[in-house]
Amino acid sequence: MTVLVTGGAGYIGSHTVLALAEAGEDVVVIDDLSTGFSAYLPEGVPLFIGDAGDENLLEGVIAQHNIESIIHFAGSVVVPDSMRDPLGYYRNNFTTARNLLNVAVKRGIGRFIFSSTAAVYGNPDQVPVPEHAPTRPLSPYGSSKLMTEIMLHDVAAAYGMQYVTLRYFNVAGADPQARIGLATVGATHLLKIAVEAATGQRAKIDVFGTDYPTPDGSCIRDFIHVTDLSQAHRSALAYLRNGGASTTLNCGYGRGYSVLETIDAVRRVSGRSFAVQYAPRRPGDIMTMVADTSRIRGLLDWKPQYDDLETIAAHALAWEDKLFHERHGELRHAASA
Ligand SMILES: NC(=O)c1ccc[n+]([C@@H]2O[C@H](COP(=O)([O-])OP(=O)(O)OC[C@H]3O[C@@H](n4cnc5c(N)ncnc54)[C@H](O)[C@@H]3O)[C@@H](O)[C@H]2O)c1
Ligand SMILES: O=c1ccn([C@@H]2O[C@H](COP(=O)(O)OP(=O)(O)O[C@H]3O[C@H](CO)[C@@H](O)[C@H](O)[C@H]3O)[C@@H](O)[C@H]2O)c(=O)[nH]1
Repeated sequence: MTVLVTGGAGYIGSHTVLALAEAGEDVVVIDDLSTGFSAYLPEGVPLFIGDAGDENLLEGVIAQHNIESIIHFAGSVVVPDSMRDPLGYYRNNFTTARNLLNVAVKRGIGRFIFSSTAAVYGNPDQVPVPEHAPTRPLSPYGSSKLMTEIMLHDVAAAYGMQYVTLRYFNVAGADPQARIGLATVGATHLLKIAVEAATGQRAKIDVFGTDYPTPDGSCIRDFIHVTDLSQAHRSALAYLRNGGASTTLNCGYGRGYSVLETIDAVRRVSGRSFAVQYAPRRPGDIMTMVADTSRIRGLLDWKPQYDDLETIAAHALAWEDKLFHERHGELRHAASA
């Protein structure tokens, strides 16, 4: 009984693969390494380098391994990029999932966990936002995820598949032991940029929009620690194995912090100061996004351990320090070779 993880060499995927492997699960990964890193997979986890929408590759992997469930992380993830390249986002998020589901149905794989996003809601009428809120994505990224959610629902109804769609809110932090973390070069996530500033890799951080009708004028987000999120995937898998009905679940803590509060948390835990510059609003940004978490807490056996902004910031910082020294060392090494 093996779990196929697509995008398992990426940020959230690698933390989930680690959680699964530590729990004694058999895991295989398909990843094209477009933004992932093979070095972040635990020893002994087979990696097939290729496209998660390549049906021949999928057939080959399934023929070699006894796959019972699929966790589908592979995709393109940057909201502003999706505004510039919508067709690329519809291909890599929607078409890839369509091909993967096609093979899953043909091979009778009956359990599927899908990485969706709070971006499907757009600007919510109600905060915290429940799963039944209207879906009005503001970006092709959000639309491509919503289209995939709808397809998964239809496929499950037609072929008897069980699924859990997880709508992640803002994923942040790193493995508490700093074994893995977010390593994408040019990442756009707020906490990543703040810890890059705190480690001296950036001269400043821009705050995109300080004129929103929020208490301090900046946007508000619900940050979830990546290790807690990885455990939510294990819990979702257990739920499906126990015969749980297909469902869609918000993944957050249900508490919002403003962009300015988040930057302050990084300043506090790092004890380092860095320049903060007020900048215009970023197109496509949602103002306030906080999860109603009652459904996930009610349905899954999931107990978050790192529900604290300073802990998230501290883990992100410890990982960034390690990554910076590794990369810096590599550069020095290359220069002297
Ligand atoms: N990071 C967040 O805050 C966040 C929030 C909501 C949803 N998500 C979703 O979670 C999933 C994982 O995101 P992440 O933050 O870990 O990003 P990531 O870029 O680190 O991970 C994506 C992984 O998928 C791989 N990949 C991309 N396209 C592929 C393809 N066609 N075939 C095979 N591999 C492919 C990449 O190489 C990478 O390893 C994505 O589906 C993303 O949309 C992320
Ligand atoms: O240098 C920066 C970077 C970000 N922000 C702001 O910080 C907030 C959060 O931005 P970011 O970290 O880029 O995340 P989101 O745009 O909220 O999107 C994330 O969260 C979504 C779910 O809510 C996921 O779907 C996306 O993949 C993921 O990137 C927004 O108001 C940004 O304008 C800044 O002010 N300065």
